[in-house]
Amino acid sequence: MERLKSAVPAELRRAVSEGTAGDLPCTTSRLLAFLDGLPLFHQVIGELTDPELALCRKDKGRATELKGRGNACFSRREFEQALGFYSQALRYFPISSDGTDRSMIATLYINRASTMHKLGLLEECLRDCNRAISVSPNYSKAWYRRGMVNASLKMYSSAIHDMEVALSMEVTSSGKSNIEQELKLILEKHQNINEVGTSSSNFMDEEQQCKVVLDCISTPNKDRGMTSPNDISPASLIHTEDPLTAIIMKSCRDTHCHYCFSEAPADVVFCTSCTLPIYCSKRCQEQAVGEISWNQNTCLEFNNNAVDLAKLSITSTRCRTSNSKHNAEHRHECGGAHWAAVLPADIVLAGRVMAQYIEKRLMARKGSTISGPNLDLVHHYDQESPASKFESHIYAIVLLLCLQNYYKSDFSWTEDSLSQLVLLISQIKVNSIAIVHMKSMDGGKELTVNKGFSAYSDAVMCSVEQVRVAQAIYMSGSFFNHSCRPNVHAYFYSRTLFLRATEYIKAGSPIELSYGPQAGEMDLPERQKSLQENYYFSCQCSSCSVLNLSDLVMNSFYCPQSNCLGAVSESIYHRCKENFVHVSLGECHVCTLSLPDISKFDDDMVKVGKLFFRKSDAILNVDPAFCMSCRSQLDLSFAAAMSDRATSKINRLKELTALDNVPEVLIAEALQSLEQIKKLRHPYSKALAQVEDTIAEAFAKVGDQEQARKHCEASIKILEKLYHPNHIIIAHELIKLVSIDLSLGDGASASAALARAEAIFLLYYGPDVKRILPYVDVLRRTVSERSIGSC
Ligand SMILES: C[S@@+](CC[C@H](N)C(=O)[O-])C[C@H]1O[C@@H](n2cnc3c(N)ncnc32)[C@H](O)[C@@H]1O
Repeated sequence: MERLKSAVPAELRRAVSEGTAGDLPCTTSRLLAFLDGLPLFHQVIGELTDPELALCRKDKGRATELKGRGNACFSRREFEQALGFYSQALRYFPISSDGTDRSMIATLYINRASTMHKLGLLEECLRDCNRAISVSPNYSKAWYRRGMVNASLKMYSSAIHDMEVALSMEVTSSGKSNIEQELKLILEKHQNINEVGTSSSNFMDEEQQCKVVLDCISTPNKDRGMTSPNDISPASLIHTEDPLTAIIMKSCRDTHCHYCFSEAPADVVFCTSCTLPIYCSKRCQEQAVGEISWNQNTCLEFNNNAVDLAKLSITSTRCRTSNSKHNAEHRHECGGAHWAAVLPADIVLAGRVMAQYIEKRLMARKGSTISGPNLDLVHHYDQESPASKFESHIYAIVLLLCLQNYYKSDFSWTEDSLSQLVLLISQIKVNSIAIVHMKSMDGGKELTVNKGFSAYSDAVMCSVEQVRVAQAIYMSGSFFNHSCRPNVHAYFYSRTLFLRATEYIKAGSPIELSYGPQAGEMDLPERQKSLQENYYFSCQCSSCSVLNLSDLVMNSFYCPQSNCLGAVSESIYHRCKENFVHVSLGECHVCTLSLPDISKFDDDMVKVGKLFFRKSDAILNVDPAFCMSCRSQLDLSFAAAMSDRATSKINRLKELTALDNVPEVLIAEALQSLEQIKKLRHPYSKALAQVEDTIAEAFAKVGDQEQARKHCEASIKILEKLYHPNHIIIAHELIKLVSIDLSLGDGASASAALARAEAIFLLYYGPDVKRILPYVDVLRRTVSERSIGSC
């Protein structure tokens, strides 16, 4: 793509880069005319769309080699590695429409099933056996393996049935005698033990009904925004929505399902036509590629419940259906071409929106000339940088030709389509939402309630990791504006967006979420910069219009005068007569804040910024490096350098703690660094909270729970200054404290901290806390067991 960009002559590049949205018909057609005459451009399109050149094409030779490597690992009892090789072999194995390779596919499923059986992955093993039987119903080994796993699952009737079928199909005498022996053992067990059902891990979806009425209204300075004609109580679910379309993050491609974005299980299934996506189940696979059409001639004879599974494995190379009810996102990108793997996520999202639009029109027989989807979403094309405008042009042209390559004569476009596509890319930039999953949600309780260093104790330290798994467009979700102090919380289950009120919202008030920058998380200049760069607006939410403690202290330094709690900042604060405070950073004016209601601000705020609140000082400048309370001066660059040096040692400790390798000498060093940072950074600074938290985790890992508790509590105290008391970040930190208290056998403190954390989680997740943060339930059970135990 870079070569393509540099081939564009300077004059044309300038016209494209400096044009406005109104110029798009002209700039897109000029660029298209130039590229069309450029052999390099046709070469690029060819490389992106030709299945023979695709990086993600199927490859029988490679699949066979991977199978061999899997077999070698299996015979050496290296089951984890064998599992990986068999999965890769399934990924690369081409599936022919005439079903000639059925036995190889069935063998691969059974080899993987046997490996998973060895690893104790019973449900996964059972699913692969079903797949193998549906592909090759006369395959004795598949029935045998299913019989064995059913026996492990204590499903003895099914196990006996499977073994009997295996026996009837087995041709070798040694094979027969092996099956007979196993069958005998299963029959004995069946007589002795009552049969139990499978341990279904399926979560029954709670019926979630949003009863809140929402209105999209026009606002004075934010375009449209959301509100409600009724009061909304805290913790109410106000909105749920599935995305128009979504795309997995590159970093999650090999670990998460490309449809529901959950962490993929061991028996992952693959796209039938290319090697790119992976799915956690047949259901997700079908949602992503549409119902797979298959050649009736390849129909095999098998029992009813195998029919669905067979559809999965036997397919024509083109997985196209015209009557799919849902939007099959991956379908048009499939068939061996790999543009979807190479182009940036925003561009692939635009391609998916376009494809959806094209297919709807084709189905409605509205003619094949397509302009564009023209979504009712804002864009800021005119404010984008010249480089971004130029890039959007190039990508729009490339994308349109990739789509043309798939739809062929079904789809013709005009120059208007290109302008629409450039605007669509612009809309996606400011309206797409990152789908974030909690690691615990995908990986189960074990991943979240991490066992500490077993060499030291059975210490447990709970921590949650947020994983950004995908990027998506939610049509109604896009109408919610941003606030750095939001009153709703957004979270995701699978690909569904949930919005819940975290506080009481009065009828008619704006309902706003956070686009990322939040008060307490970033300071004022950082938030303003991020929102301006990514969303093209200057924020004037409550946190960005009134002077507040969090912004004053979060990145500040400590006043050199002992006993003074004033903050020393890198910004200039200029208070004018009208009680406004102008904030600048370097040469740049950041924003203007009003003084808070003097009767309401707390003691800390006065101590930090005493000068601002002195009535007599109507006009005043607090310069960088001067204390906001007593005007003492600090050598800011020296303090920053010292603080950075100390922080880098703490970061090293953090890395090693994550790797479960905590040398005690590093903790001692970290404690020295903490003392240095305490002398430099303001006592309520974010850096200090992070240092306390890192040291708490390290102590918990080495089993010194007393020290872990001390530092965890110190971290919470600072967070309470930076965020409001019901902020979710405090709940996550409290959960760490609960696990430390439990390790110390202090059930009463654990119970109090857990109650506080649960009250906060309830505001953010309501009853969904059970499925989003399953470890909270685990902790609750442990806390109540300990409380009963100590009675
Ligand atoms: C996802 S859209 C939100 C809905 C949008 N207001 C509309 O009319 O469709 C994001 C855009 O809304 C505007 N916006 C969102 N929050 C804002 C805020 N706090 N202040 C000013 N503009 C805001 C900005 O133009 C931003 O790029």
